[in-house]
Amino acid sequence: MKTLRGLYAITDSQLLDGGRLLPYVEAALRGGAKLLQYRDKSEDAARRLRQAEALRELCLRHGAQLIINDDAELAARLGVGVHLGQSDGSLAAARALLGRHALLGATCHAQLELAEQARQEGASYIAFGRFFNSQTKPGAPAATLELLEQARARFRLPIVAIGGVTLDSAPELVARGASMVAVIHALFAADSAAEVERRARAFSALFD
Ligand SMILES: Cc1ncc(COP(=O)(O)OP(=O)(O)O)c(N)n1
Ligand SMILES: Cc1nc(C(=O)O)sc1CCOP(=O)(O)O
Ligand SMILES: [Mg+2]
Repeated sequence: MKTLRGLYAITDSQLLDGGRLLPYVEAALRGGAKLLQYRDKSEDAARRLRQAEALRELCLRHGAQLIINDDAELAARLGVGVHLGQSDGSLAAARALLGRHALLGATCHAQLELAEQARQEGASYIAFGRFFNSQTKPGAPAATLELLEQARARFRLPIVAIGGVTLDSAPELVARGASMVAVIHALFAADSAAEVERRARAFSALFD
């Protein structure tokens, strides 16, 4: 299995509308993103399947891994990973459905106990956040840099830091133990694919 370390890009259906999804994601992958999460809260199952298939192809071409947000069944259908939050269903059931090699991510907010439970249920990585003000998800519970250090000391699993991460704030997260930074706005709220690629390269360089 590939090491989980580096930039974790997450899509957003509002930021990436109007035909920008594929070119912007490809730019992030060219810039070195290692994981890509397809996060689309719409009920349009046909569109979700079509877009996720296209993203799987892009990830394959660029040596990245695709994760589906919330939907273990879609992940199983595509043979990719899944990220589950606290109200998105059982991690253990997703592990049973997807098999032992699939990537399985878990939202742990700011609670080490949730991370311990996720570890026991077979998570591949544990995600903490939000660390900073997030334009994408302003209401998410807040996590601290101290919590990140405690998690690093306690768990051997890769740790993902999420929530308002920018090129300015990411170095501190990496210094305190984040294996990956998960980013939406500071990566994809850009005027061009070239700018997304530049930002992705800068995030990726933090892990060299
Ligand atoms: C890497 C990563 N970490 C946390 C989340 C948040 O998941 P969740 O709490 O289920 O919230 P939604 O993303 O579903 O709104 C995530 N998606 N990815
Ligand atoms: C999807 C999500 N989950 C979070 C959590 O804290 O669990 S914060 C968040 C949004 C991340 O987007 P941005 O990089 O634009 O802040
Ligand atoms: Mg969720």
